[in-house]
Amino acid sequence: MPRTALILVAAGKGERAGGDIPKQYRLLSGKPLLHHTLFNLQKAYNFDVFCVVIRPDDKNIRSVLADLCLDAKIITGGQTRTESVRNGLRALENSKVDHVYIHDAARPFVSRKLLSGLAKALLSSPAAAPVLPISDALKTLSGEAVDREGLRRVQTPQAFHYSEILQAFNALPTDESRADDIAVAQEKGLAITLTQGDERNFKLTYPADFAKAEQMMQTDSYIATGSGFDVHQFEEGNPLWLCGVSIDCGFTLKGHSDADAGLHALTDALLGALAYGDIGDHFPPSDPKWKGAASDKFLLFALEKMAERGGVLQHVDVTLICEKPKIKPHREKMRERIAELCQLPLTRVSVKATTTEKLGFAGRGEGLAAQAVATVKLPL
Ligand SMILES: Nc1ccn([C@@H]2O[C@H](COP(=O)(O)OP(=O)(O)OP(=O)(O)O)[C@@H](O)[C@H]2O)c(=O)n1
Ligand SMILES: C[C@](O)(CO)[C@H](O)COP(=O)(O)O
Repeated sequence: MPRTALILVAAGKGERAGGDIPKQYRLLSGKPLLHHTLFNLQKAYNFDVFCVVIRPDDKNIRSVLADLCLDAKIITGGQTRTESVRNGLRALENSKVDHVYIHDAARPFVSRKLLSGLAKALLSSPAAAPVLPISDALKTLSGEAVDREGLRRVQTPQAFHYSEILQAFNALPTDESRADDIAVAQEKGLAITLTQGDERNFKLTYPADFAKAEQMMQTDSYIATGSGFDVHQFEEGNPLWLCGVSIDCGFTLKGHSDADAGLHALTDALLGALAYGDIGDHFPPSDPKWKGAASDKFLLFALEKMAERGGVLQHVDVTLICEKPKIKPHREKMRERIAELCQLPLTRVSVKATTTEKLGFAGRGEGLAAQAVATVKLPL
């Protein structure tokens, strides 16, 4: 198997797209455009090395990579796309790479099919690029008809045998740029294989492209609602942990971990939305490893699984059912802690409390119950 690298160029200004920030960081479906592109690339192909080429003032790349649990080389780009690609290619010189795929951060809808077409082409060709036919009539600005039969629109990723494309970029005068990477390859005499492009793999260039991409993401995703429920008995001790907050009330909750019923219910709600079992499957009470464990670990595990599936948490709602302790004095702190753990704005985190009118185990003050609902947007 050839050792394969991906260079993602994300060092542009995004001027044609408008807005206050470079387009690669504009939010689509709650995540930066760059996140979606990297997520889809990870899903579509098993690259050995990732290299992301960024602007010198980029402060956000590390959090995007952390969110995706992706280890990538981070390289600074140049004034033109060509210069950015060259910097990426040179950064791979010691990575023992056979093949390299060069992709625009601005094309989030890259697919497995498109990438496997390129991989197949590289078996017999040093360079390959996906193309599409033109369906509109073509005219020059003076109105003369242009024959569209021999013309194609070229997309990225464009894929190459690494040493050959590196030589081609090294041979190009440093102050010159080209529209794409196959143009550089052609100048060096490399044969190009054209593969099947994909209409969905369009480049977000103008403001209206963001509305179109948002709509495509809506139809490519579904909303999952998960619910969770947990009960713990009171016992002697102090403090009591609830929704990630320590309450100094002179009694505590009995359990194998810290017995935080609020976070347990929330963890189960998230796992429910992912249809990924329950907290007991992943953290069995029989395992001494979890004795006294802080329950934020369990919640962070479920959040990580959600991120791996490309999920985006929309909202959580926790209800605590107890006569004691009084929840109201701690409620805002609980919301803040959950918001922090889930990286949600406070307006998307609800914590409520109720009694059971002295009925049942909660009414008798023997313990408390918690239930939670989590709403998650997931790719189809
Ligand atoms: N100096 C540059 C210019 C562009 N790009 C990247 O090349 C891709 C395709 O370029 P384009 O759509 O033209 O992006 P921008 O240059 O950012 O857009 P604009 O020309 O509107 O400013 C983008 O992912 C962009 O970030 C880059 O890495 N370095
Ligand atoms: C590389 C490219 O996406 C291939 O279609 C395109 O040439 C980039 O052009 P831009 O003017 O930098 O957007």
